[in-house]
Amino acid sequence: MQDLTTFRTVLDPSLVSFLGLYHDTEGHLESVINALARPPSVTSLRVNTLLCSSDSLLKDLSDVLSRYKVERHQCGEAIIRGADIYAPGVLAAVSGIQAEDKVSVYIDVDQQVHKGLRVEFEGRKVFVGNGTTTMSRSAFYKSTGVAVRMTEGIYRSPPLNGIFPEKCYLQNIPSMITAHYLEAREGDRIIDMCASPGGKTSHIAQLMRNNGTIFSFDRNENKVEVIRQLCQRLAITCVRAFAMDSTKLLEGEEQQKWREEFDIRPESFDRILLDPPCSGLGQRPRMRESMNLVDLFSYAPYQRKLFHTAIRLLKVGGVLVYSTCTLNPQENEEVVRYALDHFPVKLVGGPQHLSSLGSKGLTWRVKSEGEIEEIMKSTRDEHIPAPHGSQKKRKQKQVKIVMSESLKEEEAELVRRFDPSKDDGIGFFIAKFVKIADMR
Ligand SMILES: C[S@@+](CC[C@H](N)C(=O)[O-])C[C@H]1O[C@@H](n2cnc3c(N)ncnc32)[C@H](O)[C@@H]1O
Repeated sequence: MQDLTTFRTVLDPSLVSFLGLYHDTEGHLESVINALARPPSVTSLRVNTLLCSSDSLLKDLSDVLSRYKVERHQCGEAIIRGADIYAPGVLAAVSGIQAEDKVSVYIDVDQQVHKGLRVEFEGRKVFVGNGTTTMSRSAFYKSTGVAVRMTEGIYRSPPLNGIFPEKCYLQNIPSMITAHYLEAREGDRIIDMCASPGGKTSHIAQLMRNNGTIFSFDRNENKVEVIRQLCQRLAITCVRAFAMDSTKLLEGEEQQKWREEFDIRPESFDRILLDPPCSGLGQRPRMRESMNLVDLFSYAPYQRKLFHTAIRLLKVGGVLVYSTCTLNPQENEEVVRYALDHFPVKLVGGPQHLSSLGSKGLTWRVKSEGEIEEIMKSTRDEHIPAPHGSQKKRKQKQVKIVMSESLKEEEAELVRRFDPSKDDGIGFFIAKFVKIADMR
């Protein structure tokens, strides 16, 4: 049986070196990387307060999930633990396993294992816990029932997708906090710039009691259909979802009629949420991350572009909330720095009752050019693996590392950073701005 503390997320070494530039404290980055390999110890559900109360949902959940621990917390989320491994999910097991044997369970991170393998798998694998088998090896491939009852698992949450689909929504806590940061009021006109699958859009709709208008955009029609279906399921009627490239909301003659019909004008929205595509480095559990520096560096320019359109659409005095689920300071504090330096905005804190959640943003010492040069050297001329299924090897592009200035101490106090190694949740970042002048 393996020790539960021995696994960690596998990251490209150049990524580790780059993130290390921002993490001064000895061992901090290491503990973040370790935390990423484990799921948070709580699973949270958001109650759909348009259709039920948290007390009634809690009662329903307690009845259905009687073998799990279900708790009410201040925002009404349910906390649930426990889960076993079903036979169809077992890909390989060494010969001779019988019922009631003690086993260690691994994930095949590169999806290379052949189903039915009888010897120990030699490829890359990540340990996820220990358990006891309920059947012999031969039954694994015939049964649909529980094959391994986990005794020391990190995956101890039951599958919650689809449970009371109208009454609740599976969502992590920092995402729930993001919608609260917007402090939407009934009657507001709001834009969610990057909205699919609709988790935050639907939460904002709940918080404004389904009264007002939320324009929810995403890039393609399929993704937008997901938002519409979610809203329908949760009985939300104040959302207008459209397939749009949000960087172009204010561009193009051909969209002029649409803009007029829905009154999409600069300086006209009360609240805007910008939850853009990001490198997702805060998501957990994450066994392996194949991204390299070139991939990592591609996000921030796009986020800044989206920010530009968002801020033009916001009215003076309006609120813009920016959020990501990544640890990368380039996509977090540096986007905030960019916004403060280029647009008429000021940073403000979130609602008082949430101010103790998360911690302040990073302020970092810009390292010497020599240290930065070292990291660049290690990524140059390096060949990186081909994307899955492709025969070709991609040549690593040269990467230019530019560390922009960090936030001032008082600015860092206003943004919220959720650290997987401290907060027992996903890595996340939230900043809230108020627009202070017209941009026309
Ligand atoms: C982080 S996800 C949004 C999650 C969503 N806010 C939620 O809480 O459910 C980012 C989304 O941005 C969308 N996206 C990317 N580029 C976009 C663009 N130019 N315009 C609109 N949506 C875009 C992606 O398709 C993706 O669904």
